[in-house]
Amino acid sequence: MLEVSGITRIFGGVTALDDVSFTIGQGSVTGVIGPNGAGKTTLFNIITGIYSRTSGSVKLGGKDITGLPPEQLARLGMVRTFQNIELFGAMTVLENVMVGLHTKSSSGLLACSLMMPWSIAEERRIRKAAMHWLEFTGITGLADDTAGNLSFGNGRLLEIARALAVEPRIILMDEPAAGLNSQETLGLAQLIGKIRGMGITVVLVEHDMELVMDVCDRIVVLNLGKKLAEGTPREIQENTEVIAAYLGDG
Ligand SMILES: Nc1ncnc2c1ncn2[C@@H]1O[C@H](COP(=O)(O)OP(=O)(O)OP(=O)(O)O)[C@@H](O)[C@H]1O
Repeated sequence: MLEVSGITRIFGGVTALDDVSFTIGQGSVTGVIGPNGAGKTTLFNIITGIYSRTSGSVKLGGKDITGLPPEQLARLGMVRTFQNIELFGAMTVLENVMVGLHTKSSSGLLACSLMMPWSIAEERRIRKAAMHWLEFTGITGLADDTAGNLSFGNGRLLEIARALAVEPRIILMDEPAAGLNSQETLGLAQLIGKIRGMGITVVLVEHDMELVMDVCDRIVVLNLGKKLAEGTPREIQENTEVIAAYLGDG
């Protein structure tokens, strides 16, 4: 469902990505791993329309999406989360999810905030949908808390809830376990399983190898901007080149 073909990105004199190609199957969980500076975040930024590529293409469900901006990608069913959590800190947890839903609603944010009669039912529907995603990610009890006061782990869950509210076909997560304690990481693994259970394709850049090996069906390994290997967790763990370049470090 996601086809990355020959992606190259040169920043000044630095080749961050060099002819990287792989395909991701519908409903699968894929990990993108590799040492610092391998090009993982650059790859995510190109797929999700934040950076342009020097050459190559990206297709989603057979449609060429190369270079489309994030809002358009969200409408096509692709969302992402960031390494540094990006939330509306002054809003409540519930409002953070509702904002994402308002962008899809027919009434729009202005009509809803003015409490126009036709928008009241819509507002109720959006509130209910947002509560569903808080429940799905296990943070219903925090609905009325200010997002800026959340712990790092709960902030991450909120970011995932907000992305899921768009009802994506594919979600890309950039280092979702970074900054989480081991209990929170276990919870994240379960949540990724639940997301996959809904038929949503998951792609994650991640350094936590236990999590990657646990949740991924397939792994793509990048090193110095090139694809070094691709395969099942077991194949990757046994690949001598991968061990030498990355896994061997500890
Ligand atoms: N905006 C930029 N301008 C110039 N060089 C960049 C830019 N973004 C990334 N690079 C370079 O591209 C290479 C790949 O970086 P990237 O952040 O994609 O690696 P990464 O695999 O995500 O690393 P990490 O695991 O540390 O997050 C690095 O050499 C980096 O310095």
